Amino acid sequence: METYLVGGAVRDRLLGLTAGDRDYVVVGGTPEAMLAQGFKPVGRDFPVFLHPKTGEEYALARTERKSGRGYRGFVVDADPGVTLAEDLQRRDFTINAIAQDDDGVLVDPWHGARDIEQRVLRHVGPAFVEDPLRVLRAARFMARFADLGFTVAPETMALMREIVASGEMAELVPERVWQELVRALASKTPSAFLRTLRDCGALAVVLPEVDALYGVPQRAEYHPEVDTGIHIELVCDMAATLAPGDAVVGFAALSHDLGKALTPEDVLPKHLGHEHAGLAPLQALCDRLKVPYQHRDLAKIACREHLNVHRLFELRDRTVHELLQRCDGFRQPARLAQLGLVCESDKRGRTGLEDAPYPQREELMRLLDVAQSVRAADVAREGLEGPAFGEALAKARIQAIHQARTPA
Ligand SMILES: Nc1ccn([C@@H]2O[C@H](COP(=O)(O)OP(=O)(O)OP(=O)(O)O)[C@@H](O)[C@H]2O)c(=O)n1
Repeated sequence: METYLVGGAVRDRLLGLTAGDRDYVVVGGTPEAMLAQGFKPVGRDFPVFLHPKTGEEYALARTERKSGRGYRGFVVDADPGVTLAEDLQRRDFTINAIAQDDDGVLVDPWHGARDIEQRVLRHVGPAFVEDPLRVLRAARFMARFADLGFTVAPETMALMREIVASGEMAELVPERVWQELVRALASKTPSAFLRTLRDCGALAVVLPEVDALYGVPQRAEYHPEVDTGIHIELVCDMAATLAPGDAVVGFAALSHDLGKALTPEDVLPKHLGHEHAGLAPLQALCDRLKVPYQHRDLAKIACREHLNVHRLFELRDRTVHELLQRCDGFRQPARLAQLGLVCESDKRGRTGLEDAPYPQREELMRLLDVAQSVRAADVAREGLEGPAFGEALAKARIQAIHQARTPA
């Protein structure tokens, strides 16, 4: 019985990165032998076993059959007659189709190690097209490995375009699309995800609201060559820098300007009203991809309020208080902090402004702190109740905000 480490863990090792989940393939084993060693069987249909101590997955000598729309895109069959090479052949990319035995020796029939060295994302074989999710996976790997200089092999890009043209992308279940999007937004370079999807035409299918931003001009003083789509790429990358791994911030960064496609610069100067116009496409996107509440909520607030945060120093005291209330800052200060990160990413994610200071973020949290220090108990002592109490509390908080504000 031989055990091989396979898939992403081998790839990450060869890239010198910390490997995530480890998956193994056991060649020449039997279910009985696995059970005798204490492995726990999982799944009714597949011969997959969990290591008794580490909980890692061990798939018995197997083959992979057509993916259909299975959860992970492919399934395994017990088939002792199938070689490890055949297993690897069904995988998506050469860099993911490498196995490594206990002695560190690679089984690499598709030259994945060479592609890792040359930083090329290349599909393994024609089976690539069996799962349209692989288009999104390609884009996600490009986002994750962008700083290593990966490119998509031209022949792989051609297949990705074929998949998009076949219309199959539209049939992907929303949860799978969201899963890839969220992982891309939590990666170091989300812009590479968007660019790769745009290159093969998939962005218009999975994120048409974002695709619509490309070609929409920005205000000339931002940067004449940066349209709104590219601006969003820059904002997402900045968000990934300021809030690494936080896909809630990432999703709000991605979607805060959707309204700009509906309020073009040449029709309405400065995209007037885009913060409200963006709410409808945002809702459509969230409903379609079944975006979780947490991501949806911050995105909605960021869309509606980002201009107010940018203008924080010019707002009236009462408006600042209302802003804190509308963002539910009093109950959820952590979310207000995330809003500050999205707004800072928006401001700094414009070419040439990467180092621009953004004092609004700190001021926002400071004013929340000040307003929160006005204790309801102090106001209650005055014997007020109901709306009168609410008004008195708001007044006391606005007063506190007034005294604490940094002059514009
Ligand atoms: N649609 C898919 C999904 C997965 N795989 C294969 O299954 C392995 C494990 O998949 P997964 O855990 O989703 O991805 P990883 O490659 O491990 O990447 P990550 O480190 O991001 O989890 C991949 O390496 C790949 O060989 C595939 O060929 N096609």
